[in-house]
Amino acid sequence: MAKYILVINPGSTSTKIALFEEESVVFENKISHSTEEIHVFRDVASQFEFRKNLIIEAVKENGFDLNRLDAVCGRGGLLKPIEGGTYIVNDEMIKDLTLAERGEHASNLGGIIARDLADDLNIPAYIVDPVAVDEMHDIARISGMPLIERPSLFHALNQKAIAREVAKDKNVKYENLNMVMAHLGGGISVAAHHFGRVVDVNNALDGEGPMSPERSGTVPMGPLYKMAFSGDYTLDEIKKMNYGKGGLVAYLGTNDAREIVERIENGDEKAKLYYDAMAYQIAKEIGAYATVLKGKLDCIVLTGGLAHEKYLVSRIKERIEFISEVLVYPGENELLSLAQGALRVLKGEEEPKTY
Ligand SMILES: Nc1ncnc2c1ncn2[C@@H]1O[C@H](COP(=O)(O)OP(=O)(O)OP(=O)(O)O)[C@@H](O)[C@H]1O
Ligand SMILES: CCCC(=O)O
Repeated sequence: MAKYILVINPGSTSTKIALFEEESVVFENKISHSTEEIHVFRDVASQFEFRKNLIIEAVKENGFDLNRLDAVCGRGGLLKPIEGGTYIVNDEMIKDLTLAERGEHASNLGGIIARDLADDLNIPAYIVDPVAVDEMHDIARISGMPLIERPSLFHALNQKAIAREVAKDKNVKYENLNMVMAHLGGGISVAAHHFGRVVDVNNALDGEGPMSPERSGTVPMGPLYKMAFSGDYTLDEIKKMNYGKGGLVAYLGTNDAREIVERIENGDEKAKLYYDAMAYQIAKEIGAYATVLKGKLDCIVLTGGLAHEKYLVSRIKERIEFISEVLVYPGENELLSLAQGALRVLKGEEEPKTY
């Protein structure tokens, strides 16, 4: 019997949902939330009822009876550090997602809403490869400041899904591959995948790694802490310079790569300098992560929305092709990745993990 799975991916400005019959989309909806709608809530967890009701409405509008579902699967959030895989949403997980002690992130709602809908239907709720997936080796955790440990926070859902796809295309097991993968989206994570585990990755959420369309990435620390204590900026203003209004947005006023490339084609030297700088930083980070694998790589993989953009890909490639074969898997399909994670468990191909 075909399995039906409702998947939920809450983002900062939208909630994406899809209904899958096995791996085929029955319907897909992007429910947008205006800033005014979101700003009335004091934190992410208190948006639960609001987003859940919109999801139920959307499912009904598509004429689907929720009672036909086999599982609900949400994008997992800022949980305690856990290894990759599909997890049953249990009480402990709900507690951590609600208290958000590791931080506020829209994806915290994925597990909370999935569990609530699934409980009413008496079916399982799962999350798959949350941003908190942590498979780092110990040496990578050392930052240089004893009070600060490097965490593992990255685009685990897409990185793991693409890693499995690369393995399938190469006809080998993910557990037998060594690769560096760069997820190039609004945020950027560059990771070393070593025999099925992400043993090191830049902290994509918190100012580490290359700049991205919306994030600053690593900046020199001296000027940063002088700025922080100058009294000229609030904490929130500085956070935004790092996350949301950093990177290309800060330099060029847009996070849209297509618009920037058009400007470059029209001779805009400033656009070229900052866009080339982003490519340079990405390539440099990939080079650094190749050393994590001692240069013994099966391939380098570029993925995420920016991997569609040919000028950027060629600027990155020219600096890294000497290291290994470069494969490009443009875009991301987080909704399908969630459905596949739930399906692997429903079909008994993988044991669900317990948080
Ligand atoms: N088809 C495309 N061609 C060129 N550029 C693209 C394409 N699709 C997306 N981009 C660019 O990729 C960047 C990231 O967009 P995307 O929508 O993938 O990010 P996101 O999903 O919001 O972020 P994240 O992947 O960090 O969650 C933007 O600069 C966007 O303009
Ligand atoms: C760190 C991965 C998720 C995000 O960029 O928000």
